[in-house]
Amino acid sequence: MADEVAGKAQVSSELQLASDLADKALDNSSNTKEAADSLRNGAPEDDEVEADGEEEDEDDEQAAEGGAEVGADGIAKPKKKKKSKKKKKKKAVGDSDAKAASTGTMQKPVAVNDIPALLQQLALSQPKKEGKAPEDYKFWNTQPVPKFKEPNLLQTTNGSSGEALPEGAILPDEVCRKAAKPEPEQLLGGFEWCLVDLEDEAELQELYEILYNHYVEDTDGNFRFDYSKKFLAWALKPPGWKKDWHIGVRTASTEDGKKGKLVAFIAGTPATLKVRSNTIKIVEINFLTIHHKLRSKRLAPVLIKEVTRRCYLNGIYQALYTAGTLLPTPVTTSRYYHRSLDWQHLYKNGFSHLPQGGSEIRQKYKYRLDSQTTTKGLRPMKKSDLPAVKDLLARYLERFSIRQSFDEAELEHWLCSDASKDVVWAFVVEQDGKITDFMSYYVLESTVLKQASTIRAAYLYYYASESAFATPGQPKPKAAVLQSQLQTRLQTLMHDILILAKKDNFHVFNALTILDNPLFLGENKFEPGDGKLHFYLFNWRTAVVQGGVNDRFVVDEGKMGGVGVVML
Ligand SMILES: CCCCCCCCCCCCCC(=O)SCCNC(=O)CCNC(=O)[C@H](O)C(C)(C)COP(=O)(O)OP(=O)(O)OC[C@H]1O[C@@H](n2cnc3c(N)ncnc32)[C@H](O)[C@@H]1OP(=O)(O)O
Repeated sequence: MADEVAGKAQVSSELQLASDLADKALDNSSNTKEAADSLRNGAPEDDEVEADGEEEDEDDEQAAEGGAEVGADGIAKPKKKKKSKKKKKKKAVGDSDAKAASTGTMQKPVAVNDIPALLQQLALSQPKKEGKAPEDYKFWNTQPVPKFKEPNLLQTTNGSSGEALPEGAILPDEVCRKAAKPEPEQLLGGFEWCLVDLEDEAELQELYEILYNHYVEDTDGNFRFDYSKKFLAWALKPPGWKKDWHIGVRTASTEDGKKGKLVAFIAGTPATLKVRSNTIKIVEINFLTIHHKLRSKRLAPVLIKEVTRRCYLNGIYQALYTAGTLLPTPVTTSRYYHRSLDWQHLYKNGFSHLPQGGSEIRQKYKYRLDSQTTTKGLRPMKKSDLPAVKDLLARYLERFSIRQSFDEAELEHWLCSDASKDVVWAFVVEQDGKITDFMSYYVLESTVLKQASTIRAAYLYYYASESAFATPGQPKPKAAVLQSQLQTRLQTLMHDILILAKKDNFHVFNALTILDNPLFLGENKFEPGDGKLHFYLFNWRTAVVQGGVNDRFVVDEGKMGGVGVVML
């Protein structure tokens, strides 16, 4: 099938090159002090900035005097001569930094008899160049991440290469420790660092608002993630969480001591990651966001360096993060698939399309679901299931090259705590007193930007099944037999989870091509979406892993076994 995104990525990468040139000029003319003043004074359009960023221009055009500027590495440098304002307009295009565009639409379907459209999609399905030229990653080229096309990255898990760089840390711990300065990164004039106190309702609300107004959008600017306050408190406060890693940037406080406006954010949460045979204490980085008016001013590198500094100071030298944007260098890439639960709602809101020659009735019929689940022993998970679920999940995830390791307290937090209530739905299958299967999903709404509407999406979270394993005491079946047994089981379980989500008024059920998802996506009528998700490791080199898709970016059962970690 075609990959619409690949085509768009190509266009935006060309525009990106043009806008990068404009950026260079802009960097010289940015008046951050005025931007800060404008933001602090609550410019009226502040929370109504259009997805295309157009409203940024007027404000930015007023930029004139003073303020520092930052280089590609985010280091503040003395201000240079200002340049023409006109160039700025170019940047808004192709600025979409969508994490995964999982907020995005389903790929437009094409009728079989529509030959030109089919040919067009076929052309789009050929891999296209994404991102920009390697040398243009001015910041990332200074960071301890693998370069594009390093010998080790060309290997598959089974591949061998005499030149392969060794698996492991890129920078030794000692080097990181010494690199961590005691004082924070230098910020642009008119702004200051803050910690966002998620225990404080007002600050949680501020975080909610900046994300609601400025976080990830799909490539067309039609949808934006709407992470609820409850979700944020859950996602950002797992056991061992650190306030020190909830980093914000505010406009400078006023003379009367009033707090400035929150204009940027980045968060880290602690986790234990297993990469092949290594177990690493890491930080998961998420929720990087910058107010639309402060985009393209090299603030992201400053935020990233600041969170890195704070992690190094805490003895954490590796990180895991995901993004829709291509950076050096993904350890894998996966794709979003969507299963309509309320097709009519998705269609009305521009998320789903009517296939050529199709009818609304036929579409609704296609996605109808039974009202009752069929799996015997399926019930909501209870706290008392935790030891069994922990054991099952740990064995299940061991089958993947990159997987998260949970202790019981972490699993309780993520699956059945006060924090997870109304955010996560977790179920088990109990047969003869034994937990044989477990599955879960979380809620994440998206704002429909042009229609004042919302899409209530369920995202597949962790799951596990005894069907992946041989029956104890019996001869071990061949791998293909085990996979087929697992496939049958997962198809039924996922059919049931769709029924449960539908009953809970979700409009769509989303899943990536990670875990064992390729085994059931097609059978359960998931359709490919526009969004892709790149997985990255910071300061850790390992050979690329499978992302569940083939060279044409289509879900593929032969490409599983790579990713066993779900990022929020
Ligand atoms: C050991 C501890 C380590 C901890 C750190 C681990 C690393 C964590 C890394 C962060 C993981 C975050 C995970 C998530 O949360 S992914 C979600 C990202 N957020 C959004 O998409 C929300 C909407 N977009 C925005 O708010 C802005 O566009 C962002 C903030 C994304 C960029 O702001 P802006 O558009 O104003 O750009 P700039 O002028 O300041 O800076 C330009 C530089 O930034 C590089 N860039 C662009 N997008 C991303 C991105 N998503 N990850 C990493 N880098 C990114 C870009 O290639 C360029 O560098 P280079 O090309 O010149 O080299």
